[in-house]
Amino acid sequence: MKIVVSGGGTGGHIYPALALIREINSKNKNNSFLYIGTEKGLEKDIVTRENIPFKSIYITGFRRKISFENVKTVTRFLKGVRDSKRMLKEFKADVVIGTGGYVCGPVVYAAAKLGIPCIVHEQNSVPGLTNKFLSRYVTKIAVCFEEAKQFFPENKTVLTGNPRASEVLHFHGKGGLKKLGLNPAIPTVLIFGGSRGARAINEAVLKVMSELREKPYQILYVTGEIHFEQVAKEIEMIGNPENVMIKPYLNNMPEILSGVDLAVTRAGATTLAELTVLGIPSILIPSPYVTNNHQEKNARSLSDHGAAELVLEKELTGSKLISMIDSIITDQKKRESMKTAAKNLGLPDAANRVYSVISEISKKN
Ligand SMILES: CC(=O)N[C@H]1[C@@H](OP(=O)(O)OP(=O)(O)OC[C@H]2O[C@@H](n3ccc(=O)[nH]c3=O)[C@H](O)[C@@H]2O)O[C@H](CO)[C@@H](O)[C@@H]1O
Repeated sequence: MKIVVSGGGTGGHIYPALALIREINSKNKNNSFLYIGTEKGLEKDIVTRENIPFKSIYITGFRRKISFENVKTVTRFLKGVRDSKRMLKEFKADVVIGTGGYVCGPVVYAAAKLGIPCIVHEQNSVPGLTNKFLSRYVTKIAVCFEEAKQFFPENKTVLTGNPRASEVLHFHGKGGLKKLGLNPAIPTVLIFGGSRGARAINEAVLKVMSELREKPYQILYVTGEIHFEQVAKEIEMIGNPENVMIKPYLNNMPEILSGVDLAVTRAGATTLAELTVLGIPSILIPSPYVTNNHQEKNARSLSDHGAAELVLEKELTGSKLISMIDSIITDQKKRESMKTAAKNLGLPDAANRVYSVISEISKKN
């Protein structure tokens, strides 16, 4: 089968796509893939590193307010559709899968117009503009939360979960932490702000950096590539506690996650799929800067079940964060109950479920 995958901008849309490609390859080696993304998103680096053929189109997102930029976006969209049609025909695509981000708009729309079976994968509990628009044209819509179904046509929508959840389950133990030079014998707290980092989380962590020195746990603190230099400068002044390891980004997140005792993070949907399937307790600080406040809704679907604790960004302070971390790490019973609650929400066979949808709609099997 010739499969085109498109998804981009941030890790939350790219990693599910890569996990799906790996799942398909593990089932049947006789497939070829083409990934269509943009030059500017994280996908170009991440996808080409995996040796997956990559092509790009130029596209920008719509602004919610009326603006002249939107006129330009329509022109870019139409050119993106023409370019995508050309790429899909050249590649002779049998099926097209969009995993989110605005790059999917022209690619999946072009597929639908060419009569190629196509799917969008919606990771969030509330869909973004692109997937809502595409839902009218696609063959199937794969969702990860029951709550997301209500936004899409019933007859096309299937609950699959996020393929990245299945992928992280392949890793076990604390080998990833050891490789980094961390101590596998003490609890590990992983702090990160989604795939791009989050200024608010960084500010809160920096405020209490020196207090962390005294703690009976270690911290793996991931700043996000674009924030790293600034954070490193500030740490130089404060001093880097021995039990805190600071990194700009982790390329081997699945290997790391399996050894983590608590995660402090944004509430991006792919991150949540990973945390639930692995049963990792979390403190979630949803980004308030996303469409329809979907991260808060994502986060509530965990915190309402006792799988996570939720702090709104406007209420986040360093001291609040540190006392929440302490209360989870030092209370074994609480940690266990959060673990179980998280695991109950995970969808471990997500990759296989998406694969079944693809097999069902593709003309060739
Ligand atoms: C600002 C924004 O629009 N964010 C959206 C974006 O977030 P974002 O890209 O941050 O997405 P997620 O938090 O869902 O996923 C991040 C992914 O990057 C990985 N990772 C992260 C840090 C790191 O150092 N290494 C690494 O590999 C995580 O393990 C995870 O697989 O897509 C998500 C999924 O549609 C949405 O829910 C988010 O609202």
